[in-house]
Amino acid sequence: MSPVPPELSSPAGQDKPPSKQILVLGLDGAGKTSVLYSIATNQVKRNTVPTKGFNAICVNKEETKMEFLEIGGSESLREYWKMYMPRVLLLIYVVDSADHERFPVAKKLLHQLVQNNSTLPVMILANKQDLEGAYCITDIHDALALSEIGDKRKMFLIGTHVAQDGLEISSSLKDTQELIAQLASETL
Ligand SMILES: Nc1nc2c(ncn2[C@@H]2O[C@H](COP(=O)(O)OP(=O)(O)OP(=O)(O)O)[C@@H](O)[C@H]2O)c(=O)[nH]1
Ligand SMILES: [Mg+2]
Repeated sequence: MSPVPPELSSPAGQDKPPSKQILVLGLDGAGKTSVLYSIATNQVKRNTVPTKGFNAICVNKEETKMEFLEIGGSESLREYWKMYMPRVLLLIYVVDSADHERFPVAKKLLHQLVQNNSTLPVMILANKQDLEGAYCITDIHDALALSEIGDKRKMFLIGTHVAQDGLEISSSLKDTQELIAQLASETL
């Protein structure tokens, strides 16, 4: 794996600024790849393989071109997250709603990511709402201390789940898809 995808290593002489992206971050196993697949294809396929580097997907919806970039959430890849923050248009932060133990680390990393950008829109997906032990939205709001993240930015907290393979895309992910397209068209 090359740790740096091509967009960050523009060849000499090409000064075109890299395009802004929708970053999809969150701890390993939160469901980033699975969510992204549903949003991009309107089909459901729960992912089975951890992302070992980057996962870039381009989605065209009506007039809006959206470039999603997932960076894997394993510890060794988290150091790359901040490299992509300067040109991010929207941060989508995915958490596993049933992973109670790792909420403190998920919170810490989220706060670090947004601390220097008080107006960046943030969308938090409280994923795996289908699991029995899933925290509800209010608990997740508290566990991630979202009230401390700032009141100047647009912030969304949405409960989602990726349906099982072969089923229809969940309504929560449909709504998420619409909202992302709307935000991207407003912000671009
Ligand atoms: N029950 C349930 N399982 C899910 C859901 N979303 C994803 N999964 C499962 O959770 C595991 C991790 O999903 P991924 O999409 O690979 O997670 P990721 O955030 O991309 O993980 P990394 O790439 O390692 O950072 C897989 O076994 C998925 O099938 C969900 O909403 N509910
Ligand atoms: Mg992944």
